[in-house]
Amino acid sequence: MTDKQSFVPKTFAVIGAGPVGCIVSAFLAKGGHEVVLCDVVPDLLEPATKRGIIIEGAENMTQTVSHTCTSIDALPGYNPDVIFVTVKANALPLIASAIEGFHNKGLYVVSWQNGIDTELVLANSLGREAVMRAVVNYGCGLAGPAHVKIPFHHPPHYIQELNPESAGAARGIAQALTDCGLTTRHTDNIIAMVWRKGVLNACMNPVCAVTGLTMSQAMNDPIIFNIVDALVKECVKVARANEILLGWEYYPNAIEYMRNAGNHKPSMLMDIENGRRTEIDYINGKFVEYGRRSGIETPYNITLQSLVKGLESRL
Ligand SMILES: NC(=O)C1=CN([C@@H]2O[C@H](COP(=O)(O)OP(=O)(O)OC[C@H]3O[C@@H](n4cnc5c(N)ncnc54)[C@H](OP(=O)(O)O)[C@@H]3O)[C@@H](O)[C@H]2O)C=CC1
Ligand SMILES: CC(C)(CO)C(=O)C(=O)O
Repeated sequence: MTDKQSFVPKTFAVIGAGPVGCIVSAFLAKGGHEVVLCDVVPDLLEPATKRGIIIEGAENMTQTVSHTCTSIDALPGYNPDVIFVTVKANALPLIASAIEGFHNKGLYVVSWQNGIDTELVLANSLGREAVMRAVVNYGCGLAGPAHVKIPFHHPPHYIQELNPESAGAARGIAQALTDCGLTTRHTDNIIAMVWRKGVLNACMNPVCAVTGLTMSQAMNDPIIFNIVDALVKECVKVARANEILLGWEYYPNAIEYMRNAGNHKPSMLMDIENGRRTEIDYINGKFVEYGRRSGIETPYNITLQSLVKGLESRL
């Protein structure tokens, strides 16, 4: 491996031109990096190299990227130093095996996603040395192709390598993102951070997906709030039983975060509205799985997972 303490990535690939991928792409390109944005839906990509990606809300910019492509198989042609994976977690096994087709030593792959254990799916195919896990702290949605609304942005974002050998590379990626305005910190505690975000997703995403409510509507409805509250408590129990340290102040902070998210539609609600499968198995499904392993009952998570699966069965 090269000297990873001085890893300075220059060329980035971003897989997924949804709102999350568009934001990373636009920031990296604004910072002067070569960026290739990849999505299976050509219409989503069209404006990215011409008009530019528009971001509006907590951040505001219009920024073109260097290239786009509609297949992961085309990515080696751009020789990326780092690939950001910004697709829904349920697409990961396919993505991992597509990257495996051309992956070589020194190419890093970042799971810039929600969900518990997403990094392990990538590492199963690519090896732990290549994979980084991130926690993303913004909320966003597409207003149109390459047109993103970002109602809230709470930097920093966090990143950590899976193999300590790659710590320098993870620091280099964090620095590149920070220099572009997407402030990202290297951490030694990513699993706890993933779970902290995972609890918020387990509460908001399925509840809003099932009810059609935005985050603030759900939090302000006393009946729905009771379900959210029970979910937070159940998820915290599962985390504790699995020795994941969420922190002393976790419960009030989580409630405050959800209350302050405004009229954001969580990504799972957008999936249901757009007739797409969701990442429920990597969110509530993981609390059910880890609950079973540690003898904690998870009736709220099981119910929400089943209801979302019921909605998916109509697709
Ligand atoms: N939206 C939000 O506010 C936030 C989302 N996140 C997380 O970030 C991740 C991405 O979210 P988001 O941007 O909303 O996701 P989207 O589903 O909106 O965007 C992902 C895009 O990737 C495409 N895609 C799927 N498979 C492939 C493939 N094999 N090759 C190329 N493109 C592919 C999808 O196409 P298709 O739809 O046809 O499958 C879709 O256009 C998720 O894990 C989400 O939970 C994190 C923080 C906030
Ligand atoms: C709801 C939110 C913004 C954070 O909980 C999110 O991560 C999502 O929409 O998937």
